[in-house]
Amino acid sequence: MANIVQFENVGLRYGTGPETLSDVSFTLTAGAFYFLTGASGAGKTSLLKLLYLAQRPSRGIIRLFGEDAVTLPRKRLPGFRRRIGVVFQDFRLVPHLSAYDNIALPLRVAGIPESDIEGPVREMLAWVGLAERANAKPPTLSGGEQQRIAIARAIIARPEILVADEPTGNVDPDMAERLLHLFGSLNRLGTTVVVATHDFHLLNRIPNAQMMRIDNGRLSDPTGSLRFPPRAPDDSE
Ligand SMILES: Nc1ncnc2c1ncn2[C@@H]1O[C@H](COP(=O)(O)OP(=O)(O)OP(=O)(O)O)[C@@H](O)[C@H]1O
Repeated sequence: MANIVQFENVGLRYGTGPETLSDVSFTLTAGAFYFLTGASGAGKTSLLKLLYLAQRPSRGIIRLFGEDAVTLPRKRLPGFRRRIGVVFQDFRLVPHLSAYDNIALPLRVAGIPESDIEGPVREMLAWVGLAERANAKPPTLSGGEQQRIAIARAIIARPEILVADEPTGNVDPDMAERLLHLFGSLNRLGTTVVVATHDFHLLNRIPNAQMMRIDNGRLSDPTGSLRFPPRAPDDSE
């Protein structure tokens, strides 16, 4: 399997402050499932922002889909970003749009004709168990329901990578299990999944998940599998 993400000695500094991330090096294999753990303030969200191209590193190399993402021309950014679905910590749903229209947003932005949008949106609503709430606006939905709309929106355009920042932070344990089950199903369909979480109970729910741990802006890789991922026999890279 190919390397879909590669970080080499990446550092991130906000303004003139100290480095928030230092010497971060790892490789993600296409189709794998990763948990990113670490204490509050350790740098999880910052690392994810680099991954979904919302932030440029202060130093180091980031390769995404086999290309240098740091020097990527600005006009190619939207195309790259479309290949990465993001579930934000605070959902970021558009409050005055219905659940249906929130989920449809990425397809509309990509210029997909309206006639090709309804089928996939209805399918996503059913997949996250919210077919009956298509017309509801986010403020009238529970935290878990909003989270599922955010997940549906993140994956409707079939991204190659799904990044989720504390997706279970606002839901009860049953809902956390259900959300993780959705991520597991998506991963089995071939999507590379990266989930940042504080919730250690979740870590053994995905049997083959790999662990990334961040402490004070430094990534630890106890098994070495991030730096030297196992290669499949047919791996030609
Ligand atoms: N835009 C910013 N400007 C300046 N400092 C920032 C910015 N974003 C994050 N930081 C700082 O970087 C450090 C890491 O923050 P980050 O949000 O990446 O941690 P985290 O591990 O995701 O924390 P949490 O689990 O609480 O979400 C913190 O000290 C934070 O204050």
